[in-house]
Amino acid sequence: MATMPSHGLRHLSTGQPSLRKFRFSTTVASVASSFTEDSEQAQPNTNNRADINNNNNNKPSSYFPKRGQSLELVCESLAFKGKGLCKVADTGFVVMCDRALPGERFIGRVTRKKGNYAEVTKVKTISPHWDFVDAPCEYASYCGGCKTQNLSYEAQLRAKEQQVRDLVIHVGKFCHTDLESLGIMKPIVPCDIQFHYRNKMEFSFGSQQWLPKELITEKNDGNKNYALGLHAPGFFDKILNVDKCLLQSEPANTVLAAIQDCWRDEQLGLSPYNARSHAGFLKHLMLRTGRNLKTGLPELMVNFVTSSYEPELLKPLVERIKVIPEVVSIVNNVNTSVGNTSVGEQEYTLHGKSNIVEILRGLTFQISANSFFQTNTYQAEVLYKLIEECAGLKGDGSEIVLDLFCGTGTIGLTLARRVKHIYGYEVVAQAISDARLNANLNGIHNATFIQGDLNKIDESFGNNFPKPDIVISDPNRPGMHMKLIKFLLKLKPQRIVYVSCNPATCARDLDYLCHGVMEQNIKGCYDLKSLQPVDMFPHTPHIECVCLLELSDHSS
Ligand SMILES: C[S@@+](CC[C@H](N)C(=O)[O-])C[C@H]1O[C@@H](n2cnc3c(N)ncnc32)[C@H](O)[C@@H]1O
Repeated sequence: MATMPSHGLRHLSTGQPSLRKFRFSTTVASVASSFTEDSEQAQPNTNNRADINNNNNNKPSSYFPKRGQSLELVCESLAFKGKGLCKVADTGFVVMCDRALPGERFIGRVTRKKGNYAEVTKVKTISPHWDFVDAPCEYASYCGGCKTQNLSYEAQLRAKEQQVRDLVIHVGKFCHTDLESLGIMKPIVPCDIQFHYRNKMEFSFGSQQWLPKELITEKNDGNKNYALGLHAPGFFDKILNVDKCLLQSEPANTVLAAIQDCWRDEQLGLSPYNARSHAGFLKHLMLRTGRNLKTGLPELMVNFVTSSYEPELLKPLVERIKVIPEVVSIVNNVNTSVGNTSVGEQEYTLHGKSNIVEILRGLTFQISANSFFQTNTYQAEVLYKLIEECAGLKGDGSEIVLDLFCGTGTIGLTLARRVKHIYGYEVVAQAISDARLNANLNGIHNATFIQGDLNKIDESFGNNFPKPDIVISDPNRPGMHMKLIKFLLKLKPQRIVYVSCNPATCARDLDYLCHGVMEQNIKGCYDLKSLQPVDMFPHTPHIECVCLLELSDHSS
């Protein structure tokens, strides 16, 4: 499976309150609203003013470019998934282009029509973007992971902050003046470490190597049926072969290079898994970096995901990498399904330990091959500190905290020593076991972790825990289900700390909690006190936000 988490509004799934369709005044908002509609819109217009081949006049309101049409465009800003947002000259019509960066003038070809905007691919740059820097990674211009490596880091931060601001104004319906004058909107927190920050990378083995057209003759090493690397953007079966990734730790790159150096040797009889025919042995290589508790130095877990259990076949690879000093754990997840997931039905330890550990906010967390852990440990410290500040705990051990979407319990556990009790809810059973294990590991006895689907809560939800003083909610990309929004509006905890990895669904949920849900005659009862974007993943489009909501004075 591809390694980089892909964020975006595409993940607004059914059952979630969808982004409502407003007539937004800005382009960001108009595109945000249309991510819920996948239908193609309006008949393509053949007479397009911006068409570089056909410059006839056209009414802006009925304008829609044709598929295959070429347009001369200037990228205005970065929007969802780091796509460049452009407007077609004279019409205001919005097009989105992957890898177009602010200020760049280019020729784009229309590939897809989506709702009220179109997607284009870049054919040729006419003049480059502002804030250009050389990308240190050789794959940066075509790997799906780092899309903005050649935009200066300051410009990346500006673009992310602006995206959050636009969404909270146009989707969340908060007033721009209030956000600024009341100091609600905080400047984005940069990540001090901009490379080698990921503690987990998942590479895929594949039988089809992918290269961008322009590099096929230059780079092809004749081994195009054997690839180990990242999924080519948009392909489930084609792999961009990579020898190193600048987002993972140095020892992880040493392991990747050692495996790349030997796994193709025909004598070893190793075959990459073919995602189409479902034949082949090696599926994924997952590298996780933790820490040695005594020395503080990095320790590595190497996880081979294979389609069957054949330890003899893996032995030469194990022998090769177990001598790398940082490698303390080599495991094999056996996944016999035709799907592309890396979680095995069976896990075997081939060398050393079956897990590694990491320290976060002074606590020790045990990480196994498939357990969830924040992927940027350094910035998770920063994020969790902000969460703790927002929670505003009295520290006298009197408060109850409800930790929704708790994963392996990390947020709740880092707060546990200052509160009366933590109640954590999470859908993944394994994560709940890990959370309980982590509580024991750290001698924490005032935390209860419960497995449950927060999209399926009923009237009885809330009977199993006392009324919380503070709720932490850290949902995944689709945000909170309407059932959970209604529950919180009825429960009325004094304070909600909303942690989000998708600013669009975050803006929507803030709107519901603060302004209510008009269509359902539900009143909001919270004030947004602060909205803090945090950059957890430099060079990628992902944005984290920590929001503080307090019960309004007029809420009763
Ligand atoms: C962004 S992660 C947050 C994890 C944790 N708070 C942390 O900081 O490590 C979101 C978590 O929500 C869980 N989740 C997703 N959908 C859920 C649902 N419907 N009900 C309960 N938990 C869910 C995921 O399994 C994941 O662990």
